Parts: sequence; structure tokens; C-alpha cells
Amino acid sequence: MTLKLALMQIDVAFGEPETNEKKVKEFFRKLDKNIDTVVLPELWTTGYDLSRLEDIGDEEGQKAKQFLSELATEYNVHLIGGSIAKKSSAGVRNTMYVFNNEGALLKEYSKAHLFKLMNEEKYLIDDDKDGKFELAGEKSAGLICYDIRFPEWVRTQMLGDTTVLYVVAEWPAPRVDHWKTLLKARAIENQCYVVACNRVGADPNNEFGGHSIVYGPWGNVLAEGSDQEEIVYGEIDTSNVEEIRQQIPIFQDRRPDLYK
Ligand SMILES: NC(=O)CCC(=O)C(=O)O
Repeated sequence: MTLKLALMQIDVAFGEPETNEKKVKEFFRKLDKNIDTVVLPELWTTGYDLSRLEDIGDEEGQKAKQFLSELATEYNVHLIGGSIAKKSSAGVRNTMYVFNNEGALLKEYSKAHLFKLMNEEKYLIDDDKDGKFELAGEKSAGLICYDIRFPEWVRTQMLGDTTVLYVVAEWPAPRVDHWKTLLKARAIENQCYVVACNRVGADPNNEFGGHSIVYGPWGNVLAEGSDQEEIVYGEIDTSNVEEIRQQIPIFQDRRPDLYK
């Protein structure tokens, strides 16, 4: 399966959901024709304005779901909707929504690993559900930023022939080298495509690194963004994954009996 991708590497206005919705709409107007799948970054509505999430978070994600579903339908694209701050009676979660090109919600995933360096554990609650879904006939998974530092969690998503891993992030500039290295390792060790969208710009506490990136299953870079706002375009063809997994049969050679 070939997929034409567009990673919307935007700057996120701190705590201003309406400004950010306008920005996303503006980016969609600039989108190339014949794109299959669009990816947005982490917490793209609010940014890391965590202390105000009770006010600016999205009740049950209703607003974001409607907004994303309409965009997916209007532009006839599958949409990895980054993540947003979803409020519920349990607390606020960092939640990704995935829509198909008919505007149907395919998946809701909430960040499993909270990042203490950016105070997530003070304002957010984690979740324990998997990130797996099927998009455009392709077994896929979606994870959020810090989640990629946990190869055992990523592996769980890749078991069962998952071929594409989508990652959405607000990853700070000083650790862009970690971002690229970790994503490359996840691609190589899982023999999968990794499609990762990071924001750019700054908030009061961090400068963000961009470098949204697409890796192939050999760890080869297929597309990479700069550190500026842009749409990063890439294309993947998943037809080689099975052959690579036969050549070096990592999934068959696993010894889960040892990994305790
Ligand atoms: N938003 C995040 O989860 C950031 C993770 C991060 O910066 C890291 O180094 O890990």
C-alpha cells in the first residue's frame, strides 16, 4: 500500500485553541492535492498550558472530534489528529483521535507515559489502552511523544503485523537528537514505517524542535522537516515490510520467555 503523507509541523499558540484551529484550517487550505493521510502534532489546541486545562481543555473531546471529522471529510484525507487535552470526570487526558477520509472516528488513544520534566503528571492522567487501529487497509498504531522512550510499549503496539507507527509530539529542540535516534531505533527494531510529527516554535518554558520525520523499516529517512513551520510531505510503500521481516525474522526470533 502506498500512502502520501502530510505532516503539519505548526507552531502552537499557548493556551489559545481558537487561534490554533484557525492555523490548522489555514494549513489545510495549503495542502497539496492527492494526499492520503495528514498528521498533526501533540496538544495542538492548547499547547502545554497545563495549569489552565480545566478552562481550555475539551469536554470529552467533543469539539476536536467534530473539527477533525469535518476536515477529514472536506479534504478527503485520513487524519491522525495529533492530540488534545480531553476533559472527563476522571481528569484530563492527552488524547489522540484518528479519523478516516469519510470522517469516521477509528481510534481514541491517550498517552500512557506522562512526562514529568514538563509537569504532565501534575495536570494529566495516563491511560493503559493500546494505540492500534487499521487505516487505509494498513495495520497501524499511534503513540504520543514521550511514549517512544519505552520500547516495550512500542513493541506491544507492533505485535500482530503492525506496519506503520504514527507519533505525534511536542518535543523540545535541545533533545531533537534523541527524537530522531529513538524514532529511527523504533523503525529498525520493529521493521516498520515511522511517521512522526513534531511542533515548532516556543512556549514560556520550552523551544520545540520540529524535524518531523518519516523513517522506513531499514531506518532510512524518507522525509524530514526543518525547525520552521511547514508541511512535511512524504510517501511510504508498505509492500516491502513482509520481505524485510522474512529476511531478518525478528518477530519470529523473539524470546518473550526471557523478557521478564
Ligand atoms: N511532550 C513530551 O512528551 C516530550 C518528551 C520529551 O521531550 C522527551 O525528551 O522524552
